[in-house]
Amino acid sequence: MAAQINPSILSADFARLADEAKAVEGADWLHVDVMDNHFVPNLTLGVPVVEALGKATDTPLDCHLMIEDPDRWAPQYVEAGAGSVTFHVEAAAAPVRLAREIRAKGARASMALKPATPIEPYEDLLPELDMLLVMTVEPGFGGQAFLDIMLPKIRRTRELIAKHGLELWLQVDGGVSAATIERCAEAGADVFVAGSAVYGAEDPAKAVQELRALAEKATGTTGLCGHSATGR
Ligand SMILES: O=C(CO)[C@@H](O)[C@H](O)COP(=O)(O)O
Ligand SMILES: [Fe+2]
Repeated sequence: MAAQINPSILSADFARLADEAKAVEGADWLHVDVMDNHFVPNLTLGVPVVEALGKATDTPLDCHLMIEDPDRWAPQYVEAGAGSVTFHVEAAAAPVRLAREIRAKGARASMALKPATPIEPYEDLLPELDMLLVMTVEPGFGGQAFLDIMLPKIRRTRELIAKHGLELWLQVDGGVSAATIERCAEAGADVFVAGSAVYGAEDPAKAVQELRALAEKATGTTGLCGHSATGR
């Protein structure tokens, strides 16, 4: 499928969120980092802001929950209008039940792995998911350096997705830029979160197009991974 670019609102001007969302309207999704100051040492925004953002843009919201107790809170982000909700497996008490609940409420269900969390123990969960997020920095802050030691995990995850014949999107998040996106795409990622590389650019919309072109060039063209861009 075509590479998807999801600008992270974390790197935007929080005093002008609606305008910042509109500034990237050619993007596939708007990535919204929810942090609770417990699961990660940073505090950002919650359900009311997600609800307001959803009204401010036509771009669907990709909510990345870096919070404790996602089993309790994630469904509220679906109700607030998120089209995709990602919970961290390290924080979830019952990931299968949670993924099913997110799907049942009408959003795409996604699970994230911190850099030290391997994919192998979760192979059997993959059919329950619409997207798997491999973090390429420690979660908590934008603007960190890309961890290229995560590339083998991206490759292994793509192999497992292919082994099970799944239509699962593979997202990377953290330090994704013009300097790193091609390596991620070659390793098998097809959804790319970019915060500072988009909002730090003079023209954020142009940065989205440039990142997408680089990712697609790296994989030759669209559809090489053998999966399609079917949404839910
Ligand atoms: O989830 C996170 C950080 O925890 C990310 O979504 C960052 O917001 C990405 O920012 P850049 O690394 O692209 O600047
Ligand atoms: Fe994120």
